[in-house]
Amino acid sequence: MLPVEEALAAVLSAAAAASAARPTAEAVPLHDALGLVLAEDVRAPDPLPPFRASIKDGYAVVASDGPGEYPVITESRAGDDALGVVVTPGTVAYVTTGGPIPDGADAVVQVEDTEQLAGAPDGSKRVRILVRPTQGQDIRNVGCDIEKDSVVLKSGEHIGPAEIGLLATVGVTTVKVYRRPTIAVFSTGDELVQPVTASLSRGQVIPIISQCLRPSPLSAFIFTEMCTCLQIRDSNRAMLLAAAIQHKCKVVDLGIAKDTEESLKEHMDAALSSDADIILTSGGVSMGDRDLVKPCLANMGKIHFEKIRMKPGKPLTFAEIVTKDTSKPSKKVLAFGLPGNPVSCVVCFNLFVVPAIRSLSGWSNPHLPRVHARLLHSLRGDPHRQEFHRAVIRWVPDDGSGRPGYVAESTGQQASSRLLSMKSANALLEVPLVGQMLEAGTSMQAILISDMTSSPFDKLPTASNPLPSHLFPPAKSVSTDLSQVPASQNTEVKVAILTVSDTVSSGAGPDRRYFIKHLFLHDCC
Ligand SMILES: Nc1nc2c(c(=O)[nH]1)N[C@H]1C(S)=C(S)[C@@H](COP(=O)(O)OP(=O)(O)OC[C@H]3O[C@@H](n4cnc5c(N)ncnc54)[C@H](O)[C@@H]3O)O[C@H]1N2
Ligand code: MOO
Repeated sequence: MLPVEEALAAVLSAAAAASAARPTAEAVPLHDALGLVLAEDVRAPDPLPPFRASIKDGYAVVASDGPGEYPVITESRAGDDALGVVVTPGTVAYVTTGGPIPDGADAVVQVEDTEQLAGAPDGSKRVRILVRPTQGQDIRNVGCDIEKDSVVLKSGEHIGPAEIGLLATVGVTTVKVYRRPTIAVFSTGDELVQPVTASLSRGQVIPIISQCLRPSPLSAFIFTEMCTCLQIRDSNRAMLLAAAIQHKCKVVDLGIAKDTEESLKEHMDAALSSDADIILTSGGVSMGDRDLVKPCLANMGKIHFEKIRMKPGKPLTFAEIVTKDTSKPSKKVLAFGLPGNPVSCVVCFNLFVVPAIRSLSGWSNPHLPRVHARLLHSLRGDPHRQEFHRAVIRWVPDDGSGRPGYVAESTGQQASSRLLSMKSANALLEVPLVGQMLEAGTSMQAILISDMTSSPFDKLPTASNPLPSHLFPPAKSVSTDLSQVPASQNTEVKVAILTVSDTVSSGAGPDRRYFIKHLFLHDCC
């Protein structure tokens, strides 16, 4: 059995070789770029702000004039409002935040430091300046936020909402990004049926004899009944497709293969002709006589490993297939024979497939992030295989050490068939190979597998739901107002985004709706 680190190193080295042999970049519209990796440097074609702009609502003045009463010779709100007007000594101009500073002015005095005077009969306005401004006060000079021709984003950088905003600011609407891998997925198993199957076939009832787990002299054997043709709804495929989409991959759904050489080969060929970069199968990689995925992969390519010293996920198989279709350039396809047990399947996806996806998608560091977390309860460490214990971790004001930190709570019974143990899990605890109990409060590494905002346990302690007292003395102060916490995290929120700006509507300033929109998309509105 291969240690986990060696298996991951083999996957990453094959992924690097596969990346080198495929086209790396593609162009996508700005609104599709969120979560991808930039494949070219992006420069600003013009400075920001493109004109001297006011930081405050107030009056553009000649600083050396000082306090006193002045005529307001123009009003500069947006665009070309005050174009051609020069503020000469002894005059001022009304300006709004972001509005251009008329030529001649070298400071802005905010309205709070002025007094509006009664207007003259001819409609002209006057204002009293109450303070002595310093030169340059409350003015953003041309290019002070972004210099013309400067590189605002570098190739290799991840595109989040702020980067989307920057791209919009510099006028990039088609973005060159690292190509997202295509992932073909199929399940294997004669017992599998589509999730839409309403009632599972129970077949014929037959008597069988099975040996007791703990035989006593009186009950060495028990008689029981079992149904033939038992069916299972295929959960792995839906789960893997969803996970691949979450990691920004294109997906190809190839259904369910039977446990026969022919069916497996047929599905594998379909995956290769779908132009997949990665093939994911689940099931059929263990030791049973119908576990035919490994021989199928061995016939089609090169197996790198087929057993890992980990729990769950021991029989994970990883192979590389070089395509042979003479009508297309040949390419290296990564093939993962994931174990059929649903938890083993998704744990292996996180630990091995996600880094491979990241490597193919241009991430310079494809590894999953880790933090340290303290156990909220005791846990037994496996003596033989590195265990990845599903857990919910959260940040608390005192993790038991007297300082803020992460604490970890198990998702319960950890059978690799029990997908409920994966529900809500945001971390995999790397339980040390000790073969004995690890006490509550023990600190260990936790691999983060999702964000930490959606946990049902992620609520503040209350009188009826206190944090365990042995770990947590009463928190000194908790500033969040519970009445402000939304009742349900699942409520769909519709958000309307409207830019209100004369500068933007006149075309003189960048519209940052994209940036705001992507902030909300992040939170699934
Ligand atoms: N003699 C040995 N037997 C087993 C070993 C071993 O080392 N020696 N390893 C065990 C471990 S660990 C695992 S994990 C499983 C993996 O088995 P397979 O990958 O061959 O998976 P299957 O046998 O096809 O299925 C296992 C289990 O999962 C259910 N399953 C399969 N596919 C799906 C699906 N798409 N959706 C939902 N459920 C699925 C299947 O019905 C089985 O119950 O092997 C152990 N055995
Ligand atoms: O690896 Mo298996 O996943 O231990 O059940």
